[in-house]
Amino acid sequence: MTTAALIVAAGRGTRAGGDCPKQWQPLLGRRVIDWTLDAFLGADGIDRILVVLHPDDLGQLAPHPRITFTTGGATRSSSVRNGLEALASDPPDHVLIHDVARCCTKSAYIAYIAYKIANTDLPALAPALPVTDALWTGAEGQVTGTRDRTGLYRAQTPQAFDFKTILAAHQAHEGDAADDVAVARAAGVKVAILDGDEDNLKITHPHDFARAEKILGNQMDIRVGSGFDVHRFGPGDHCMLCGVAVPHDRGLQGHSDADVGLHALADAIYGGLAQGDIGRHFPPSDPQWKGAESHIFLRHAVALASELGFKINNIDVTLICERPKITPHAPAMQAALSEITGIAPDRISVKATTSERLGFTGREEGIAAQAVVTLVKTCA
Ligand SMILES: Nc1ccn([C@@H]2O[C@H](COP(=O)(O)OP(=O)(O)OP(=O)(O)O)[C@@H](O)[C@H]2O)c(=O)n1
Ligand SMILES: C[C@](O)(CO)[C@H](O)COP(=O)(O)O
Repeated sequence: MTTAALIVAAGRGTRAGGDCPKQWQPLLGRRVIDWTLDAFLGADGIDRILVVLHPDDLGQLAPHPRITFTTGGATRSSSVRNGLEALASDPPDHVLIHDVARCCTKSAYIAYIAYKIANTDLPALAPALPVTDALWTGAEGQVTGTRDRTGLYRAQTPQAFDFKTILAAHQAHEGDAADDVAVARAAGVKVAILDGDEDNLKITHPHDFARAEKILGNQMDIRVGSGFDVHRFGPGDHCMLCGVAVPHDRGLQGHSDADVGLHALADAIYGGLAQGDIGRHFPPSDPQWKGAESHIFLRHAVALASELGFKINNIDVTLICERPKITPHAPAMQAALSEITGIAPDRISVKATTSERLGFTGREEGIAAQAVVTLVKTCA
């Protein structure tokens, strides 16, 4: 059994306003579409993802091994149909059709719907919430009547279908439709209702961005980690600092290459993850780490963060010394940290201070470093 996700993202988002269609607008530091895709990438039971894009937007998404793209049409229905026809060259058994604008959908919820469609004889099922508010008709700011809400539902996506059934229904359908349940029903297909999720909102109007931020913000695990390290000076002609060999009339001493900046940073990551410190993962008593290049430790900490589901949001390292002067080397250090961690340079800060000739750093007996990182995990 295979299940594909078809995410329609070819709309222009006219009601949401803004400088670009809503799926490309920022939401908590990422684009709306990135939240939607991450939810599907993290959902069990989804084998592959097809994103339907407007022809003007092709190239806006980086290639991904589990994601393919096709172009949409002038209406939502035509975009879905294009997507279904693109999937038909290697047809899945089931398909979940979803609006990109529903970016708060949780991975666990997607997995639940994928499980339901794969384990039922029904050709279609879709989430919805019963209408709980009173219903009125209105005109020119006045209530003109009331309506019975019994049996009324607010439809959501992802809507799940037997693939061949929904493909045939779309191919037989003329014109637009509110959703794929409407297309399926027009073809005589029975659709079961699943419990919807109040947080599964669709960004439609400008105020929906703030609502989505609130929902996603509550789903996030945000950690701050701090690290501190010191190495003493000894003989040598350079110091390794934040991955860069900085010429100096002395070197730093240590079991490894004594890169005090990388050590503080690795410890900040381990600290944020509550995973001990560098000494726990790379014991100084273990001879294999003698003289080791410290990027090995930092790469390990970064990989551990990723394994535990965290993204490193930003890094701030402070080196504390009188000499060597750090500022001329700070751009190279920022680039080295970016290469080692895979984080964009504009999220990495390397700065330095003296200790006003006070203490061991002031007496030039050694260099100290402190680092702060933020780690973010979306809890789906
Ligand atoms: N021609 C279209 C129109 C809509 N959609 C997608 O269908 C979903 C639901 O549509 P809606 O919320 O109405 O999005 P827009 O059409 O972008 O918004 P608007 O109607 O405000 O322009 C969105 O994910 C949208 O990208 C699409 O793929 N192709
Ligand atoms: C499919 C849908 O999300 C179900 O609620 C909705 O109908 C699509 O949005 P639109 O605003 O009607 O285009």
